[in-house]
Amino acid sequence: MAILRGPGSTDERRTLSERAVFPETMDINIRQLDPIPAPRSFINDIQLTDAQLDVVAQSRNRIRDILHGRDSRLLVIVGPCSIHDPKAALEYAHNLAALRNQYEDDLEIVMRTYFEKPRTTIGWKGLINDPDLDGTFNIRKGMFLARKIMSDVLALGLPVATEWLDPITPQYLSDAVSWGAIGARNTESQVHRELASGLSMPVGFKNATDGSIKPAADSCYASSNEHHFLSINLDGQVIAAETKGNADCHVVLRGSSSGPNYDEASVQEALAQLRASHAGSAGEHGVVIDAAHGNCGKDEVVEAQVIENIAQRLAAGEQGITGIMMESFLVAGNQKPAPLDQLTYGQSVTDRCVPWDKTAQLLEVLARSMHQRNA
Ligand SMILES: O=C[C@H](O)[C@H](O)COP(=O)(O)O
Ligand SMILES: C=C(OP(=O)(O)O)C(=O)O
Repeated sequence: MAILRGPGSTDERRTLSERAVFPETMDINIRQLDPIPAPRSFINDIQLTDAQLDVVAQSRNRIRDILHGRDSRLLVIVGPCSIHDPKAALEYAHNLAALRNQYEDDLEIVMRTYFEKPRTTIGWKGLINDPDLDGTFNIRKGMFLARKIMSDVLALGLPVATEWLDPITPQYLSDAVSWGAIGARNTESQVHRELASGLSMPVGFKNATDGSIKPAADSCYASSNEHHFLSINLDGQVIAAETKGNADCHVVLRGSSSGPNYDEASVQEALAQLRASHAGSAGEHGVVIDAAHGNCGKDEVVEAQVIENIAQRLAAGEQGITGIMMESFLVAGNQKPAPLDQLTYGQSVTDRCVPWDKTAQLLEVLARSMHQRNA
């Protein structure tokens, strides 16, 4: 009779074959393995309507057109650094949806709905990982909330963008997403390149945290090719995935610890590197600039100045910038993560954000600049 003991135990009654079935050489540092339902269960529970799927499909196409130079508008990815409160996220989405409609001739506005946070060392890793912000790590609840929030935002006619961090998460959410990012800390990761090669939406690779562009440019090329790798399907079975390659990968300039890279010379330098590295064809037409992170030293006042600077350059006719990213929420600044009842409503629990009123002004400035450039 098999004696079911946890890995690492030394039960002398176990036979050799039982040792092979429950090898004590495995799972030594695992405390718990807690099953959660497969992606299909979440997709069935929170089904996207035809109207929501149309928002995703149409927005992806518009973004592709912008990235490939067939649409002269500006892609604008704007929203909180991370979402921690569904109510505040939806209030923000209501505000933004109105401006998306108002500026649709000049801007393709997509809301940042970021649920996975890559940390430099340790810290709160986002709503999916710890939705109650209290260290209880209810990932099942977090995944449900993430999908629900995306669905609610889409119901307003507002498309969503997110960072893909865990390679399994896209199976739960990707039908809802119009633009994906691979962050600076993962931009050289083969796993993320493989993932991007099979994703159904355009994907932006950030420059690396040290400022180097080449890893991101190489990623665009690598992800435009087919790949074969291990993954899971919608029923949670382990599968060997075979991808076609993603023709819509591009570089996002986000600055670095040694300074910004949003100026014209840096953009031209990045474009030259993209051409030299045979980056994905989306990269030939331009870059997206993230005004947050290393481009503003995580200071939202500077972030707004960066957007104003780029808007002036766009109005003056500068080419090579296809999109812009901004971290913005209802309230300025940030606060330490804590359970919801201890937090200031509408304020970021990760990086500092531009407040809503300033965001609205900046979107108007960007729309005017694009109008002028394209007139
Ligand atoms: O976008 C958010 C942060 O910049 C990113 O998660 C890293 O944050 P950290 O350096 O505080 O860990
Ligand atoms: C973590 C982010 O960015 P980066 O990878 O550029 O640090 C982000 O955009 O939330």
